[in-house]
Amino acid sequence: MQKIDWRENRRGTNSMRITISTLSQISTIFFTGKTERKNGASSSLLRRLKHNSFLCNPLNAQTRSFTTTEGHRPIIVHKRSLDILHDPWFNKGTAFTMTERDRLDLRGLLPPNVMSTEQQIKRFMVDLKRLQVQARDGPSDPYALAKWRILNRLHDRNETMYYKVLIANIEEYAPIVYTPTVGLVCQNYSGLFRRPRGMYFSAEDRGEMMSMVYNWPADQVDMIVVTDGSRILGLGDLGIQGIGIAIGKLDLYVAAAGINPQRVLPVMIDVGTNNEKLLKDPLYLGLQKNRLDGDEYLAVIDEFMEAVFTRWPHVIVQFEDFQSKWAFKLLQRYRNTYRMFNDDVQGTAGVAIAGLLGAVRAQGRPMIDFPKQKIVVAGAGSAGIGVLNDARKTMARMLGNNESAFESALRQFWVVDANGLITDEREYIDPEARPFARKIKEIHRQGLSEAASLVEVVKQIKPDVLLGLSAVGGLFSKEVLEALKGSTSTRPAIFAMSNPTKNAECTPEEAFSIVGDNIIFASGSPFNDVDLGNGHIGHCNQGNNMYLFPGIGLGTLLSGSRIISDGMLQAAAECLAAYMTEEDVAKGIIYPSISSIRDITKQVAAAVIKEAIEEDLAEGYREMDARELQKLNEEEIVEYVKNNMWSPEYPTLVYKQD
Ligand SMILES: NC(=O)C1=CN([C@@H]2O[C@H](COP(=O)(O)OP(=O)(O)OC[C@H]3O[C@@H](n4cnc5c(N)ncnc54)[C@H](O)[C@@H]3O)[C@@H](O)[C@H]2O)C=CC1
Ligand SMILES: CC(=O)C(=O)O
Ligand SMILES: [Mg+2]
Repeated sequence: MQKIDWRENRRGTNSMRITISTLSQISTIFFTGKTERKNGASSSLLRRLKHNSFLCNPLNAQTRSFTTTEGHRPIIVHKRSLDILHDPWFNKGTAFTMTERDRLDLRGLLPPNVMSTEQQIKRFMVDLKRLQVQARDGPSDPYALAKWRILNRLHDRNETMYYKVLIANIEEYAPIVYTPTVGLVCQNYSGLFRRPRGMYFSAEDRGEMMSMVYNWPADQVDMIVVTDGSRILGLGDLGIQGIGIAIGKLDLYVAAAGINPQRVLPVMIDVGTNNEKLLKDPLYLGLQKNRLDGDEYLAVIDEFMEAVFTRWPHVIVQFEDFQSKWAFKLLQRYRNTYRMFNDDVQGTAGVAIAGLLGAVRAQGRPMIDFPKQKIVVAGAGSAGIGVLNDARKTMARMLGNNESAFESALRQFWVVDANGLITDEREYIDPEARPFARKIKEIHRQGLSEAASLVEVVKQIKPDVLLGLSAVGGLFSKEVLEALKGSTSTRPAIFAMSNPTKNAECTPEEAFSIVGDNIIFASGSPFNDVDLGNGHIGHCNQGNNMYLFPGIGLGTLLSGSRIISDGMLQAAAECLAAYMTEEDVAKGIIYPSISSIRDITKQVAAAVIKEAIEEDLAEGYREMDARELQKLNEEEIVEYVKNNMWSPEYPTLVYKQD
């Protein structure tokens, strides 16, 4: 039996640190039941430890830890020495205390000066900020990439510090780890690749995936973001290089939703690529053959799903950036069997609905007026159709939720794709887009015809909303924006949602300067607000699914729901819409600032859990079983979410032999 020396160190009101020294092996720790002070440990500390049943069972020692307060969980590790320094999950670099250096055989492997986290971050930021002045002035890809490299290197060596930097500066660095820079990273991935991150399953791995999943070191995985690289942002088929988008999305899961970084897994499914450049590139890291299709393709994805759900039955899988052709099919195929969702179809739809409702409020009208909005959508891919389906359902619900409401809602949309306005006269229409094809007679009455151009449609329809998910930069040209000046709305809304920045259908400067100061503007990638003069600001909202997917994932995880229902997704969207105050929307602010993403994600997760409980889908999570969940009121659900969000604090590490 080992002797343990407890020391309590209070920092602030709710933080407590326990140092365990002279400890080389722990198998079991038990309490005698005495509550008097022991070697410096107060009776309250002992009570809390008992309450949290600190029990290191050799069978589950790797994942089992005890919680004294949020963020201070001593962790049992099975490594020492350089292995710890090379493990980004546990590494603290120069912040290892002398006691820990002794305990983990780190003495002599680090410079002697022990740094605080704050000092570490200061030192790191000096390096990062050196690129600041130049990068701020405008789009300067080399600087953005250099920043990504610096951040990525930190990610590779010390995850806690990486997420501390990211969370504290989310507004500044989300555009680096996420859109737009992540697009550039994916385009250049072969050159940027240093250390692998995540897992790669290829068409060559058929029959092996069930065993391959055990190569991942974590016994618990909560979130997987998977892509097949076929449509990365609006950049097309980037093959294996698309892994960058899965990594970027998971960065937001950690930073915004507080998912423990040890329990996230980015996945690339390499079924080949149809990108000619990559097929010929000698440096390309993926399979250099054309994409699998049909049943062969499905067999690979099926095998992957079966493998990950066999090893981690409670995992949630987010499908990301699959070409539309597969996005809908895979969603239908898996959504009633697995805990999965498609972010581009479902996450984007929720964010767009929240923004569209915000735009109605910004006109000084009640949300219930939404079914009166005339909406022109440019782009009928996974994102555009996802938004259209959701907007139609939302209108139908407001109109009475019956069949005729569902039908009449269709009259509010005009959909333009690469071939122009979609009508029922068109020879081939994608089945997903078919319901939105306008009747040709009706369209003729509106002065339009099959394949009418976007500018003609805008001129004739005078829409309240012009929404772009086309991946065509500049599609909302001067002509189109001039036409929108004829809108019958008191406050026309422009959603230029395509990513990355260069694919935005227009910039906020173009929109405000051409259409007028009174518009509502949102873009998928971040732009600066526009100075309208006379002290007025044209607000540029970021209409991006990042406001919803982290909360959808976290809420699903903590509810323990086996599927992600339409109701849960709707609750997420409604929560986002309700987050904005009347004052905000009056100013044209329809989405929250990204700096509050952790708070909005917490609220969204709580809304998802509440809905899962109401739909009787919530099976619970860890000690919070279904019955306990049902007893929680709204505030308690929010508290429950908050208490389960990981924060980047260095835990105390305790070594135990395997
Ligand atoms: N802001 C956000 O949160 C999100 C933005 N997106 C962005 O949406 C864009 C589209 O994504 P997907 O729908 O998956 O792509 P997709 O490739 O499936 O669809 C693109 C659609 O745009 C249409 N299109 C092409 N040229 C056009 C033109 N000149 N005029 C009108 N339509 C045209 C195509 O016919 C197709 O229907 C991408 O740039 C992506 O980054 C996607 C998901 C979320
Ligand atoms: C934001 C996102 O998911 C996309 O552009 O695909
Ligand atoms: Mg996407």
